[in-house]
Amino acid sequence: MQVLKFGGTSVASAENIRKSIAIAAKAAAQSPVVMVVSALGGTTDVLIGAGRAAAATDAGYCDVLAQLHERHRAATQELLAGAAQHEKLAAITAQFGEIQMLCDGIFALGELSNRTLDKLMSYGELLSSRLIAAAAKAQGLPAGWADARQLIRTNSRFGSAEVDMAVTTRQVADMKDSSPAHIWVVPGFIGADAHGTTTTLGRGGSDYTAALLAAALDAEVLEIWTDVSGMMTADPRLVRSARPIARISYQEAMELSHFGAKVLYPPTIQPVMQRGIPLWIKNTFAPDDYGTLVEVEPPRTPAVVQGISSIGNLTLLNLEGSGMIGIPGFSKRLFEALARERINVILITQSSSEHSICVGVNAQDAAPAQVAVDEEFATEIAAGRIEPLRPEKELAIVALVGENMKDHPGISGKLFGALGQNGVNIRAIAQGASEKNISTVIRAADVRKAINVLHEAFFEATKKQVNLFILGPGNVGSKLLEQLARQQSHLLEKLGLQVRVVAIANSRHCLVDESGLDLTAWPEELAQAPAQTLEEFTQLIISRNLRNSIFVDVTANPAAAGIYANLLEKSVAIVACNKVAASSDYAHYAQLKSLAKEFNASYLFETNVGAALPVIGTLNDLTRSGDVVRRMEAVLSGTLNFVFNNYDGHRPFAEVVRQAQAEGYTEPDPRLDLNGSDVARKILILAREAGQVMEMSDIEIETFLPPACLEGDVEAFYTQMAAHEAHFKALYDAATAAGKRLKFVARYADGRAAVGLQQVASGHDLYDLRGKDNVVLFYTDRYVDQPLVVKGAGAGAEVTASGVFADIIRAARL
Ligand SMILES: NC(=O)C1=CN([C@@H]2O[C@H](COP(=O)(O)OP(=O)(O)OC[C@H]3O[C@@H](n4cnc5c(N)ncnc54)[C@H](O)[C@@H]3O)[C@@H](O)[C@H]2O)C=CC1
Ligand SMILES: N[C@@H](CC=O)C(=O)O
Repeated sequence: MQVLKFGGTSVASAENIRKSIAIAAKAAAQSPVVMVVSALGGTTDVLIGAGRAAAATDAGYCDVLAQLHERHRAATQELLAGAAQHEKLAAITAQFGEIQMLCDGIFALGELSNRTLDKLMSYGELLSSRLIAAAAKAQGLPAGWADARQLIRTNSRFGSAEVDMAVTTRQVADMKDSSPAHIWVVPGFIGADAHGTTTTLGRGGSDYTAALLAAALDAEVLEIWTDVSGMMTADPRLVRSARPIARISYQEAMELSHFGAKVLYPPTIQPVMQRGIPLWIKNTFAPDDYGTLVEVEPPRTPAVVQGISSIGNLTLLNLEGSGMIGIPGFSKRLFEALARERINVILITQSSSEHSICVGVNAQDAAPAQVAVDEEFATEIAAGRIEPLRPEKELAIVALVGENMKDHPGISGKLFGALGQNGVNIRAIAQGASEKNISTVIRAADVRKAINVLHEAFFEATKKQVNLFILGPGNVGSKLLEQLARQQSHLLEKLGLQVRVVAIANSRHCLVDESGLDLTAWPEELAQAPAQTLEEFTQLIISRNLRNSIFVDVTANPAAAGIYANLLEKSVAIVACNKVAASSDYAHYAQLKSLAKEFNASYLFETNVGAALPVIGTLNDLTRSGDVVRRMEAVLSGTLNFVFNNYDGHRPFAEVVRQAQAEGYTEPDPRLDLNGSDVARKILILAREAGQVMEMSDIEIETFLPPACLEGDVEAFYTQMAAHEAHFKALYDAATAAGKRLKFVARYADGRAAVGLQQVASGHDLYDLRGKDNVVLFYTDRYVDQPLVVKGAGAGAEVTASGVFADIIRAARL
């Protein structure tokens, strides 16, 4: 004997019903089949809606019922022909007549009791099961219909009746003996009490009906046919990469279904588990898929965690007070008070200090729970020994489930680490001693992110999704986007990183696509995209709340640097080639560093000094390993090095500067390069990274520009440089006459730093520096006579973009 249950989607239309019958017929070739069916998908909700409308004296229920009638007629006309069709249509019309009368009664009374609602809802399964039995017979199958109300005996708790298993088993045995059918079609969800009054088993109860019948018949197998290919590692609506679990134990299936894996109604497992009947979850629309086999002892696999589930709509109730410590009976009174109100406790935690007990309940139970508990402890509250109950709302449980978690260290560590790195705050934790389930209570708004992060951590060791928000696709930014587009498959294959650019914004427009922007079409799309302020962009990043989010600042904008703190506090990593933040006042720089630590988010700005050269990384390696930087000598301006390497007194100085700008070496405002302030902020950043508390005002800047060049705008700057050509020629000639080269040098020693133009003699480390190169000489306790040297291209959009790219990868792999 086999029991096959077909859910609402599996019988939602004539076509689906045919598929379900075909599956049952195939099974029946092996042994007799009990086919438990739900109502045609959506029918129960329609019936409830009609009943509630009638109770609210809204006559709209008549139209709703007429539409439902029509749906059943249409399915009948497709499934049956000739006399069978006429007979069934007449029967359906008669049943809709009964439903109409019932609703008219509800309308007249203006009241809908649970008992009447059960009666009303039962029509859904009665209609579908009779139709399916008739359709199976019409196909020549040896099918018969059996009334679940004569099989499933319950008490009279309408709405979620409890089953009398002994009577049910007897009734099922009688029916089995008396029925000649090889395929019985039975309505799910419904039963009857001792007076024969119709009851229901709770939403999802058709699964339960099937499990009860399987247990009563001691069936070989219970198959739950649904619209997904088994129980998944996570809710596929939340996690795209969720996959079916092939084999799982009853305990694990129970935990997962209890915690939200809606593919199985939780009470279903108990009856079959008691008899060791295998339970198979299969997909009606992909019957060849393996599905999930729930059994006593599935084969052991290396998977420690089998699935991740969640339940939302949770409120935590915290009972707290010094009066609880060491006094027995508080928990008992708390749970009794909740039980009196029939409030189901979903999760319990108690601190070992016994100072507080925390329970999780359904949000709708929170208000009555609060009243009940505050009443129970009224005396202690009045005496100040206990605080009034404190509800915390808008929470959810996310749970890891797996029998192998037992005795397997490191699972909780990995769970907390993964959530912590993504700024998901854990409000409470519960883990039973059985270690089959580790439950965390988090903000409901974090559920999607948390489940995805955990799915990646436990099921996708080979893939991590990273979400980028890029501000300022100018010279550097657009090169970065090109590089990202080119390297996407490399990142996935070699580093297991699925890098998605979720948003690109400039000062005018913002382009967003949570599933990842097309990195070839973005320039045209951005031009058409809506406007957005920086504040809105910040809110976008925060509100999307995506896992592994990185804000990439490729602007030179001070306001952009102003949003880092806000983002770090939400565990969004920052990668910046914008130097404003790291060279702003020390307090701000230090705050960002400490926020990054506190919220486990990277704040990376390697390109702030020497573009993609490993300058800050090298310095960090030196200091982290205990070395002390005593002195630094450096050429840190690609622009100035290029200018002094290319200026020879023949081509005007201003023209060479224009070329540096055209080649993408200068700042968006080239005056910052020429007046020395870009170099000053770089040496400031290096001094800070070396451990020095310094401000910009501590750096001596010796400018070589005539003051007139710094008055007015950028065009005036170029005009003035042209007008002062003789000044630049004189600088050049003096150096050449001395057999030296001009270098704009940054020096740091003993907590003091200065930048300025120098004539550098041949043989000096800074002398032979080509093109737009930078060089940094580190003199430390370990590098005393000969410095540690970092040298190479120090400006240019392509190399800078590659440095930003490298920082993105560092942040992603944290
Ligand atoms: N060019 C180079 O060699 C290097 C550049 N950098 C840094 O890279 C950054 C970018 O430089 P470039 O790409 O050359 O500049 P750019 O001027 O070409 O690009 C900057 C982009 O930022 C956008 N932007 C400005 N303010 C904005 C705001 N408030 N909101 C949104 N977008 C805004 C602009 O629309 C533009 O698209 C600068 O901070 C520079 O210091 C760092 C190392 C080397
Ligand atoms: N404008 C800068 C670019 C890198 O920071 C330079 O010229 O070095």
